[in-house]
Amino acid sequence: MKYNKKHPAKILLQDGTIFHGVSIGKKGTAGGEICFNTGMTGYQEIYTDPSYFGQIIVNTHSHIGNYGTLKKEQESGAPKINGVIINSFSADFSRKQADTSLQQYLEEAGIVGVAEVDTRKIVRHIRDKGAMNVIISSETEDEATLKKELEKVPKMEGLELASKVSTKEAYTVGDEGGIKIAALDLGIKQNILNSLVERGCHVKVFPARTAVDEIFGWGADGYFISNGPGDPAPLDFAIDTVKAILEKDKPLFGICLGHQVMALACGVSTYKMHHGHRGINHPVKNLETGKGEITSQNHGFAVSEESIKSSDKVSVTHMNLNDQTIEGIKINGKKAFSVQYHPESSPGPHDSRYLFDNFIDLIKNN
Ligand SMILES: NC(=O)CC[C@H](N)C(=O)O
Repeated sequence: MKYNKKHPAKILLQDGTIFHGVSIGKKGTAGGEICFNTGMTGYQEIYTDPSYFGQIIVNTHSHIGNYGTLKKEQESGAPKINGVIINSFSADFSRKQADTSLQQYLEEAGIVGVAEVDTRKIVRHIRDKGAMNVIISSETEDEATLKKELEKVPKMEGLELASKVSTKEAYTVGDEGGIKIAALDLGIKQNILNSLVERGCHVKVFPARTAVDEIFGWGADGYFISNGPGDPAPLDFAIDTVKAILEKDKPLFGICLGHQVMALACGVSTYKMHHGHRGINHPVKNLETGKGEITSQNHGFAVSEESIKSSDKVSVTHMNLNDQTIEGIKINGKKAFSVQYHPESSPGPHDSRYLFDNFIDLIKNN
């Protein structure tokens, strides 16, 4: 279980660039789309967010692991990432409440990692060249072998991953008698459920491919479409569910992947971003109130500005102040709205939690 600083590890990017580091977590080989998160805290929440399924995370904060891990800070049952790249890794932790070290946690979860990497250089590289696949290994340094493994990693564009992380069986949270929310699980984060339950909701979480009639059969007061991994475009089953909910004109709220699916259901397209938004300090403007929010974000796809301009079904409600991309929409004439960012945060600031209150108000006024 001891952290062996001496064991070398290698990183091979799709464009042939190589970085060297040392092995952390499990010894092995792992591939996925490389992406970076700029949050200074919240590594455990990031690793367990199902939206990162199939990706290799670079934590840009230089020091990771120093506060260990704590079971109750999981956003799902276990880490969902394929691997991790870190600068200065701490196998020791100083938080009294922590259950275990990050080294033990990653090892037990079977997550391969590389530390002592110049993460600033990697981030600049991705920022210049854009999102790409990567293979990381503490098993072999042989380039031909790594290249072969890298070729097996699927391209993120067009990839349907939501059904892979969705619950197999429907389940409920919150007290019976509360506001009934039917949530379509495309990779839902625990703090979304907590945010609804804290507001008096009784939530039934449905597997991604549940037939819409079965969902309607539960008789919910409001509907929710969750965050999740992969490309939203191939999610026909979820797009059809949203269309049916909109037809019945029920209160509907979507977050991140759910937001993208809602846009697609209204005929607005999505696209793969250059390298995405992942961090906990992204500024967003609420165009209806004029107020700014500092938000938690994790997405590599976005709703197309061009496509929305020619739509009479959808209006933009929130805009990113860094790059003017679309951060929130409402469906014209319906009780439906969604945001690209994460109002439940975890990790991140609480500026956007009002959106859960807005959803509850929408249901109460219905
Ligand atoms: N957090 C999410 O729901 C991410 C949505 C989608 N997988 C994206 O990368 O854009």
